[in-house]
Amino acid sequence: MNVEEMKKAVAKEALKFIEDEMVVGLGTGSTTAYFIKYLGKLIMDGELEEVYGVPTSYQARLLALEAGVPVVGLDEVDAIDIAVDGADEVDPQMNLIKGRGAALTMEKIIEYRAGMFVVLVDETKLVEWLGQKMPVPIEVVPVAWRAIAEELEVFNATAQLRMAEKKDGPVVTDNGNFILDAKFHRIEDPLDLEIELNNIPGVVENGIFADIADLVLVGTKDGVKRMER
Ligand SMILES: O=C[C@H](O)[C@H](O)[C@H](O)COP(=O)(O)O
Repeated sequence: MNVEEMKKAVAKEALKFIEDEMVVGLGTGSTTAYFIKYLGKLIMDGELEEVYGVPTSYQARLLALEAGVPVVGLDEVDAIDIAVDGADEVDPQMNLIKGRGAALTMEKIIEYRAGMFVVLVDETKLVEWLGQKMPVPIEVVPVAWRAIAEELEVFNATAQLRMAEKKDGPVVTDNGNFILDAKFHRIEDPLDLEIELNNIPGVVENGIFADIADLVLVGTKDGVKRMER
């Protein structure tokens, strides 16, 4: 199995948790894109009824509309039964780094509220400690980016303003903010760092998702494996 096949395998496995009349948080990224596509097919074929998706980004919204998943906003639902999303790193305690796609704020808002949060990754995302491979994306109010980047030096982190690829200048998030990618040496206490980063004025949200995942489906060469609490 190559990485793309692993992503498809975990996306299919996640469908087993979706039942009629569920409100489903729809994550962002290439792995969740498969899940949204497969979910739409089940809905269109009539195998799932009265299922609604709450998108975590414009990307998820567009994919859901294209696939035939009825979309509703967070402020239109009483509760989210389950959320399904990818991740950039997963440590052995199921703490995550997310936000490569700059959607971390809406992802955290929705996944924090979900009755169950299912994470979909291929085995390349597994790390011994958070920060091993990836920086922590931090969404910041635009005018504060430089002050926050300097303040992150206190945490021994080096932060870079994320630049856009098909637009001049910085990446602007779905919420109109900038992203700092902060490289930490080694994150010893993810929950503590998550809280501390959010205490910096001007930080909207950060990409550490500590203690929030209920189940991680890992695509491996030998099939889908599960990490759970
Ligand atoms: O902002 C983006 C998200 O946190 C994604 O869920 C994460 O980057 C994983 O994306 P992918 O499944 O494409 O690796």
